[in-house]
Amino acid sequence: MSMEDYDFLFKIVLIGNAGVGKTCLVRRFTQGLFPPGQGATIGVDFMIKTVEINGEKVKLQIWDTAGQERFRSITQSYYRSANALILTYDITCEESFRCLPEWLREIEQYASNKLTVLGNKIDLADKREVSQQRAAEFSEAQDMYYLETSAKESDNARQNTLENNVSSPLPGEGKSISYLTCCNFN
Ligand SMILES: Nc1nc2c(ncn2[C@@H]2O[C@H](COP(=O)(O)OP(=O)(O)OP(=O)(O)O)[C@@H](O)[C@H]2O)c(=O)[nH]1
Repeated sequence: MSMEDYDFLFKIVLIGNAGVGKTCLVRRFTQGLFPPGQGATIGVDFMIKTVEINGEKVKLQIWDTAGQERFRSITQSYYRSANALILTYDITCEESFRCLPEWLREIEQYASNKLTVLGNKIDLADKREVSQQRAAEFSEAQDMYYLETSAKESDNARQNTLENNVSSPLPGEGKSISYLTCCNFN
């Protein structure tokens, strides 16, 4: 085991319109909870979670960016070094899905990164505005992974290889480290 206590470090960045649930998804994954009264993200936050995959310790640095346009110049600087970018939309909000091509243009220069399209809020099935088929077709055409989830109900939050390997947060993990947030609106 290395001194850093991990074998791999992956940086994952969530992007997408304001209100689609990026902060809630990160909190669900790293802390196992659905935060009440989540305020808008100001700038960028990150949280850490270490998982074990095939006996290797993988440290995930998950960056939660602000969806609001006025923070775009700040959030842009975080795309470059990302190992994976997650384009998030809200299945109950057509507008958030229609903005995905715009988000793709935003990250165009970093296209070598793995891209995943994530439809959130599937617990609100009766309010769905974007069909699974439409989202799947869009993602496939762009050669991106696609999945749907709910930060609230925790569906698909632990998936595939991570399923049996998700450890509970280690001491000091699952704590939000705020950047550029001198005023905390939460
Ligand atoms: N029903 C439901 N509501 C959700 C879910 N995820 C997030 N929300 C709600 O959606 C709202 C926005 O969630 P946030 O996590 O703050 O959204 P965000 O994408 O981080 O927004 P910005 O920080 O402004 O970019 C909050 O009121 C959440 O409670 C979900 O899976 N289901």
